[in-house]
Amino acid sequence: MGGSMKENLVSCSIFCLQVIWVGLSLVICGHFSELSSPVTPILLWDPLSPGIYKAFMFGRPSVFVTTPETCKRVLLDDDAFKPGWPRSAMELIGKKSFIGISFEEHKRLRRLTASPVNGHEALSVYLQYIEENVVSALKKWATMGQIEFLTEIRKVTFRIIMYIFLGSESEPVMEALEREYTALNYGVRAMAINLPGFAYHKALKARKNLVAALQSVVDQRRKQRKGITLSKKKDMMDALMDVEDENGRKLSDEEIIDILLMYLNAGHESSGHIIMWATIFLQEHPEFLQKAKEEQEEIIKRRPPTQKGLTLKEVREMEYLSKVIDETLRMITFSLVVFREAKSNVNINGYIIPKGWKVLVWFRSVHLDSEVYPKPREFNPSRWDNHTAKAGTFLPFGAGSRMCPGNDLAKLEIAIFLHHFLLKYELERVNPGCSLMYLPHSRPKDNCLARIRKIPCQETEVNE
Ligand code: HEM
Repeated sequence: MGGSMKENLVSCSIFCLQVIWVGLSLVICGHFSELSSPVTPILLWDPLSPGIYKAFMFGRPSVFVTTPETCKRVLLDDDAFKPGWPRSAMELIGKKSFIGISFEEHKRLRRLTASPVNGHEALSVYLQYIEENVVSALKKWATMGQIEFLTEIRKVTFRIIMYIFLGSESEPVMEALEREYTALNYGVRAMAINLPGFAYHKALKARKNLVAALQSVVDQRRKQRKGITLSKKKDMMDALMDVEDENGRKLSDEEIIDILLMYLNAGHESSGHIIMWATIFLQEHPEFLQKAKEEQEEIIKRRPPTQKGLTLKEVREMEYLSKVIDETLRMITFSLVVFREAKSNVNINGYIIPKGWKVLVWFRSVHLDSEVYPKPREFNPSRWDNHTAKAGTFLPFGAGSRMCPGNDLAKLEIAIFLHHFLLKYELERVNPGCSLMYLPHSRPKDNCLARIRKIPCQETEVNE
């Protein structure tokens, strides 16, 4: 009974999404990049076997997988599946980004680019920079009156990812670039209507501007490197310029730019949204906020008086905060779906997914499954007290060879922000009941218009 209700809910939400998508696709089929494929009968939705649904999307028959087992199966099987993003999204993210290159090329470039943002040593390098930026942003916001919290926090996460990948840029340049990314992201999940006024059209323009900006950074760096032996520490740009394949071929500007464009995007939107949601959830639940705050105060009390700022060890000791972060990641499921394509006919749960079909891995239904997470729509960090997530049931960062390489960095940024927020500040939303937007990502319509206030009379003084 519970199972069939759940199936109905999933079918229903897929159906609604499809009605919107298919309806619009038909109206603008000339502009929807993949509707040029042979006309296939449009099937609105069709449950095939538990957790597998068939639909017609992006001009192709598509399959949704919605259970931990089926999602895990698709994500872990690189022999059977490859990335399958709609062509319109690929135009925006980049044909030479990770979603457009060959399996081998992906493996090589992923190894090169993921190591600088993973592991103890790499994260220790960035901790201080992240903390300084968080502390100064909170101080500034507290003097600013009403702010769009999401817009502001995105600027901070963007500055951090720019620093990691490119060294720093001036504030106005960074703000301009971040605005272009906002437009780009609206387009990635919008209908591909390339007409003035439509999100996709604006996103194509934003991509052009971003490519031009990154091209000038590449040009400048190539000039700087000419004839100079680098004594300064190599950043990601240097690493991408130096890397060679087994035949000694270096990356072209186009390849470097698409990889940077993808990383700078993936590396700030997501953490910005999750920081906003974790702050909102805590502020809405005083009991959880109090518990999280006490843990942070304990950390400060234990700290030697000479120590300034957080250490990685302290961040790793934030047990309760880590549950708050996991619960936010679960509730929000920032990447609600990722796209794959069947490389050959694949049998899943007795159903054959034919070669060439799109497969949509629907994380959201996994995270809101009441059999795995009782009362799934309630924010409750304590649910993680005795819960060990079984394989496939917790996928905020995906799984397999394409699992998010920035997961540790993202969690570090979120923890550092919440640490300083909890110790000294509070959030007062202007429209607490504001309705939500779901595309491109879940957020309050007003971008969380709020005041950040400094709490008076703090017992615990933090050395900054
Ligand atoms: C809360 C924050 C984040 C969330 C929820 C998140 C989520 C995800 C998910 C679900 C994927 C898997 C996509 C797939 O399977 O096709 C992914 C991939 C990726 N993420 Fe993140 N991410 C976050 C933060 C970051 C950060 C900080 C970075 C930058 C360092 C980053 C860079 C990437 C890249 C480059 C990929 C593509 C990986 C590949 O195809 O091999 N992400 N992310």
